[in-house]
Amino acid sequence: MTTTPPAGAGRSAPEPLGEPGGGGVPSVAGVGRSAPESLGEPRAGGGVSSAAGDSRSAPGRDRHARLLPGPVGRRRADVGGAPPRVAVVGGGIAGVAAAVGLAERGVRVVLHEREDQLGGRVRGWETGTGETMTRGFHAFFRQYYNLRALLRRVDPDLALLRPVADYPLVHADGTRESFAGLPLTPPWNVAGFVLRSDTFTLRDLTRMDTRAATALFDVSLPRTYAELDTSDADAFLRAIRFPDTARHLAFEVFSRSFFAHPSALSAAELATMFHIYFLGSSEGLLFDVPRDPYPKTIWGPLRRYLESLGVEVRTGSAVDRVSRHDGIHRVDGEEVDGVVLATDVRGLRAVVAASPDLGDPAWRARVADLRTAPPFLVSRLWLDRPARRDRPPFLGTSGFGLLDNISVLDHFEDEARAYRDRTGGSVVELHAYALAEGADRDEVVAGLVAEAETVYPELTGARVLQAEHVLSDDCPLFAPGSFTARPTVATPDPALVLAGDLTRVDLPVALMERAATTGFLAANALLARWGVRGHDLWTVPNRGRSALLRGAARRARVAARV
Ligand SMILES: Cc1cc2nc3c(=O)[nH]c(=O)nc-3n(C[C@H](O)[C@H](O)[C@H](O)COP(=O)(O)OP(=O)(O)OC[C@H]3O[C@@H](n4cnc5c(N)ncnc54)[C@H](O)[C@@H]3O)c2cc1C
Repeated sequence: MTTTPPAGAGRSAPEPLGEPGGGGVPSVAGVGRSAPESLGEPRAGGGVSSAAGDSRSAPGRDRHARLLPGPVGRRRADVGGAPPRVAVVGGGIAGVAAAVGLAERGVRVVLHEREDQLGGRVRGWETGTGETMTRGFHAFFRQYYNLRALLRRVDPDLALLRPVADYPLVHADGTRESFAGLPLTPPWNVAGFVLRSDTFTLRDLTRMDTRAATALFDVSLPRTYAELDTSDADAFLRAIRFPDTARHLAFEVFSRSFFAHPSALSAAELATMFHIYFLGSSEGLLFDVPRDPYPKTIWGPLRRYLESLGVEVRTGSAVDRVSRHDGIHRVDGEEVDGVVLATDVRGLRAVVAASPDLGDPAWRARVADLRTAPPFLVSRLWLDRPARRDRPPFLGTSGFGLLDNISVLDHFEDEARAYRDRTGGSVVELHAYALAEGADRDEVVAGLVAEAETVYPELTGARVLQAEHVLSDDCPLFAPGSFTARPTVATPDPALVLAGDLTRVDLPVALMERAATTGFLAANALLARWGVRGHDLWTVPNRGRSALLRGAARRARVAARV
């Protein structure tokens, strides 16, 4: 691929694109338990119950999905007196979920977002040529029950999402894996994978330390963190003699999706991820993607929804500090009854450091200790040449110096497809995670492009008509040993709650789903305080699915202690 000055690629009306061919209740501190009440949440097959809610049927295809009832209380906060006022700081998934959860119960909310757009790490913006740049490809898994419930507020049938037909992984040495066509339900999905896999054979299985490996089949939070958090993902996989080829392919792809090398990632986080996406859920490993850029499909509609609920959405509004005197909180000089801090790691550390009246010393130290993962680069390239039509929407890569994945946007996004139809080109996005501190952007881009050309040779020599890059380091690091100290939704101050994917929550949720779940949990915590009913949530089961394997894991734990 060769770069030429940006071309003004005007936008034409998008045409519809066919589906691509190609255990017990958790201890979530500060969150009240309750009797049943249901919100208009997700249901299998695109159904949705009313916002008032009369159904608690499973949110997806997994009958074992776990309901977490919201706190009980009166229906709304704004009957019989002035409603409480809440400042939500941060307008990513977590902050928007919190604002929605509060405003739907009549709370008066001001949502402060530092950037000009909502969405945080899933936001996007117009580039000046008619094309949209976003923070990068995101996979919307079917077990993201609470995120999907948020999206259903503006799109009850989730028509904004389209399924990807496959999600292949390829290693630089040529080995490949694919997740298409596997049974959906554990353990058959694992059996199907092993029987078909080139990188994980039945012989490999017999060589593994199956006793230690049973930990993967009996994930339950927070116990799994207590057992595995001190180990790193790489060491854990070596200890259980996980086959090298599979470790280098599948696990490296997954752990780098947390923006860290496996040696810098907690083994507990890896085991939890394995549970959420594979062993603990029967929603399958395939995912959906938005049909059009995030501002159009997600953030525009959600902003309008928030405003229809009376939320004051202030974008371009960074909050520097939160003051607290005589029990009264002020944000931006305005008195509020509750505060949700739903920022990223740096935002939270900065706000707390500048707000000496918040929390207590131990909590402030836990916030100060939060770390970000190494930098990553997202490069989106508008090319003058198409990618082969059989290229998957998303390909995970491993064993390359830089390249972690390639997506071909015109194979799933309407806006990119319109670009392709207009120009005969393609829109390709390359990601590189866990970069060295201070990595030079242009050097990384050049390296990424060269690697991408070896994977998709038809792009060699293509001219880059427009390029947009995001080099950032705003993802939380889930380092070994960091779980216990991670701040929770509840804080020492009952009027102050946290949300976001940086937050400790003793539930099997990760990344975007952790953001959405903690956002609703933060709203629930404040609603419970005011005696107002909260929102039901769902997660994948918080235990291994097979009684046999759970028993084996328990015996292995006992033996390890002896
Ligand atoms: C390249 C990339 C790919 C990813 N792919 C996936 C994927 O495939 N699947 C998946 O599940 N997850 C994925 N993720 C992770 C996902 O994006 C995050 O888990 C999720 O978006 C976090 O949401 P959040 O609301 O917790 O935080 P954020 O999105 O970071 O939102 C925090 C917001 O707070 C704002 N803020 C900070 N400080 C202040 C302040 N002082 N005042 C006001 N506002 C402030 C920020 O501007 C930001 O908008 C990916 C992330 C990246 C970067």
